[in-house]
Amino acid sequence: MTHATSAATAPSVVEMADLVKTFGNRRALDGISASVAPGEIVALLGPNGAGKSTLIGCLLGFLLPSSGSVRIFGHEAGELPPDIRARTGYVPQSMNAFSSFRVGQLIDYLGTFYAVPPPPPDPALLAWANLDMTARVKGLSGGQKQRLSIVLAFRHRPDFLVLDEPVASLDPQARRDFMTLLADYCAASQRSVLISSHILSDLEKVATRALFVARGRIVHDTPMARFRDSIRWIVPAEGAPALPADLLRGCPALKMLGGNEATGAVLVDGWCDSMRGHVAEVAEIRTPDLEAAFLEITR
Ligand SMILES: Nc1ncnc2c1ncn2[C@@H]1O[C@H](COP(=O)(O)OP(=O)(O)OP(=O)(O)O)[C@@H](O)[C@H]1O
Repeated sequence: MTHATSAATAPSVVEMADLVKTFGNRRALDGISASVAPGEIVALLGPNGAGKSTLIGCLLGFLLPSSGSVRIFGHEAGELPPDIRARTGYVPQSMNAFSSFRVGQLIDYLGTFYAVPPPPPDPALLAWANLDMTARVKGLSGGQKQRLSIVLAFRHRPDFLVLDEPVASLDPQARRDFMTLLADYCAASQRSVLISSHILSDLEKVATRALFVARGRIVHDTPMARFRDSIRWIVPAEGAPALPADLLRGCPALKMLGGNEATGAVLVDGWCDSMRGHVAEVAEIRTPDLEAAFLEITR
């Protein structure tokens, strides 16, 4: 499938507006507004209990929002028509169903549920999964089940994929190769992905955007290109115990994302190298990786 319009002008694949989900008196999602554009690989990042799986449940229509809305390809997530549902794919955290099937049987069987029978699984993905088609699902290891669930989700070449911790059980080589396959899959046809994972070094390589979630809210939403260019640690220089109070006021474009009381360092967004002269005397500029920024932003 091709799209003539660019990601900047094309309609959103996903649109979430002031999404709230409560369980009893627990507010798991507390007003989430975000979108996913065609071609984006969005990393959904947050500590345990932040609300990632709840958000994914609302997206896929497993959970009914308490208020607000989620639209996928312009349709309310809980009421997707079959042709729109067929454009989405999902890799769950774990796969416990269909345990008596053999791998090949299951791939064929699930193919019969589509209105238009899907093509056979992509040979490159099958080679990556390296599964014995005659093995029973219940006899697969955790990582092999995860590989199978990825093969099944990609089977019908969906335009929008939701991956909930898809690589937690994969070995490092399989994870690395999968991330390359995922990036190629999206780049080829402007397909979109929302991927939740705690392995941030993987996401750093393929994500085009990062959504940081904490306590049911989006605490930061940034394209990865901006993350690389403009999120920096400003660390007090040797011998300078703290940054001058007016430092950030001198660079009004800077937004403070966090700080380390012990070292006096601050994490900022909006950095550009022309500011270097302003702080050179008192501070050193360091580039954080995604994990370091995550720890600070979701604290
Ligand atoms: N069915 C439920 N009933 C009650 N509370 C729930 C339910 N599902 C989730 N919660 C609560 O909602 C909050 C968000 O949970 P959620 O599973 O979405 O977090 P998460 O970010 O996916 O966490 P993890 O990284 O551990 O998978 C948590 O406080 C959790 O206890």
